[in-house]
Amino acid sequence: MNNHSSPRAPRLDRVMTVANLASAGAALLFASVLLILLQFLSLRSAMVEDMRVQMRIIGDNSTAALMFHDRQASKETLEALSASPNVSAAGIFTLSGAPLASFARDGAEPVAMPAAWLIQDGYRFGWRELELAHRIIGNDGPIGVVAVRASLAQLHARLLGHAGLTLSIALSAMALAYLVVSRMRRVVKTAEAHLDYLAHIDPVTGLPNRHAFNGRLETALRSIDLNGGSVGLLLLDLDNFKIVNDTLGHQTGDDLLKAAARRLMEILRSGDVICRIGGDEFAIIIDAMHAAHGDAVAEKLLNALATPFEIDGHEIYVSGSIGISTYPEDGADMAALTRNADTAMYQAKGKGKNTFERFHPDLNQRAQKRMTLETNLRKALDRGELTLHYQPQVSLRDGRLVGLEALLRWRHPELGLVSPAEFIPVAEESGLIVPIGRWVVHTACRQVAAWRDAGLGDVHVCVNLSPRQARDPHMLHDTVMALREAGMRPQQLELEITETVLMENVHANVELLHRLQREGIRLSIDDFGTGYSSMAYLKRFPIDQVKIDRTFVRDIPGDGDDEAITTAIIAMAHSLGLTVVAEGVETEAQLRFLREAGCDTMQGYYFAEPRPADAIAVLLRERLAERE
Ligand SMILES: Nc1nc2c(ncn2[C@@H]2O[C@@H]3COP(=O)(O)O[C@H]4[C@@H](O)[C@H](n5cnc6c(=O)[nH]c(N)nc65)O[C@@H]4COP(=O)(O)O[C@H]3[C@H]2O)c(=O)[nH]1
Repeated sequence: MNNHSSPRAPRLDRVMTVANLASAGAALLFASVLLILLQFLSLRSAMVEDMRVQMRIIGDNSTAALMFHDRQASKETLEALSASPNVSAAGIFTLSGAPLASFARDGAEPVAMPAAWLIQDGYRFGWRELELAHRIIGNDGPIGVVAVRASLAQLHARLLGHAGLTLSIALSAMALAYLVVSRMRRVVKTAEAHLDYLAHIDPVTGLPNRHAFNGRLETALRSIDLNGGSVGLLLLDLDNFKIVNDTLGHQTGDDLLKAAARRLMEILRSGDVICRIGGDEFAIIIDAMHAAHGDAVAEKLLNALATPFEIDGHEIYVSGSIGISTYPEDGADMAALTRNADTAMYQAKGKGKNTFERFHPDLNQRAQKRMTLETNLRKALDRGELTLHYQPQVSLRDGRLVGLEALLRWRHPELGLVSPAEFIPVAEESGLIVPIGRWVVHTACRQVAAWRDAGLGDVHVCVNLSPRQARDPHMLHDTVMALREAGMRPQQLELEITETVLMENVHANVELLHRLQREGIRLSIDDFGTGYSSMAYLKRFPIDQVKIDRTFVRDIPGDGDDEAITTAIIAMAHSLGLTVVAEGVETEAQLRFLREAGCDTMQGYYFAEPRPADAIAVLLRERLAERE
């Protein structure tokens, strides 16, 4: 199984670091050169200034010697310059250019009378030497010239020293900067790697997350576009994971996910990729070679989950529902491929979970049909296409009508009568069930009030509550308002919640049911035996009644298992102080069996199918007559 990240393009940060260091180095070099130049200029002017001072002193001291052509005195004055190590030669000349005295260090050429321009400018720099000239002024004006030639060797040596120092400081600064930048880069790289990990890896399972999945799938599809072949996408959703999370806590939920991910990873091949793309959803990309074997892989994945998980001392059973789509056959791009695998996965869930489904275009047609239903359902309430039918519930002790279940009916002008089994799931998924459910409660309550006002007596009505309605924060208030408006006792209303809905969010539902119970509304569990079926859980909910699902009633008497289950449910419910209704009773034999098993109430075609309100009025009138 391949879960490593793909090789990345040359990292921008490396290029940036080199660029930063190079520009810092260039700036430092430029500054150093500038500094050396300044040093050179300042050394030069200091040298000129120093020599000029000395020449002025020589000149001042030589005035008398020049006037009296005293060569000896001039020579002695001149020799004072020998103390200056830069001076290689010097001379004193009369204005006519005749030398009066001269001085030259060993091997140095004596100076000649300077040219007029040099006397004018005062000095001239050569490569190795500095030549200077200074006019000697007597009482009546210039009387002679001092000329000096100074070596620049010492200036150059000092400059070299300065330059060396400046450059070594610059180089040390660069080295320090390099060290700091390298260290920073290492820190940034570690932080980057961590961020990268967080951005691509799911922290619970250690698998690539949805973000990484998109990248992997895109790469896989691109490779198919270039090289041909096919790629398989499997979306796996853990069935009932939410129940584990809600009942055993999030830590156990996380541990379960981790263990499930490990098992799934173990059975996949090295070229396959598995990612966790949602709470309890995994995506598996099967490489081109194995795409055709998607079904086999799906079976292997389901088998891997079949053995119960041992977590924190709990034995947990989970199954999976898998949808498969193949590229390029089932979708031209990533979005279509994923959407179709998702459609197939929902189909697998609808088929009863723990199974897989391959995508086929029919599924899309079904999705299309669903869309049409949804569009029409949105208008159904306003157009008055919804009505309620009521199915009587009868006491098994004396055969008297004890209540009615309100059941929705939708008659569409073109689609005809649409079964609730078909449109309720659509209403649920689209959220339309919230306004529709509100309408059902209000209509049922108003109908009960209408029967009462017509003198047909008080009646007890049951209304179905869907998962979405249970989560609606206004549901309780709406229901209480409906009861008040109708002037009904809260005990006349019973809300039916399926086991599956209850288990979907145990904590929130326990709270909701307690609040409903505090209002006096009765509660019953619908379709009991088809979901989590645990009496232990039942104890946690403040319910009044259990409704045995009609699938158990269907084959009794005769089917030993169903007989045993039905009898056990009735006995256990009674032991918890709950009454029991059996639904779907169609025959005399079923009725007899249920009565003997101690069941309290029955509902089914044997007594009456769901009927419109006016047909129910007839039954209520008969009930009144029987009483009298
Ligand atoms: N085979 C057989 N079936 C019988 C018999 N007696 C009654 N039934 C049918 O069993 C279903 C009982 O309703 P349910 O289990 O709550 O199941 C209901 C309920 O889950 C949902 N539903 C119906 N009305 C509403 C509603 O107002 N709100 C919500 N949330 N769901 C509703 O739609 C489901 C189907 O409703 P219906 O088609 O009316 O189907 C009804 C009823 O017509 C019988 O003897 N044999």
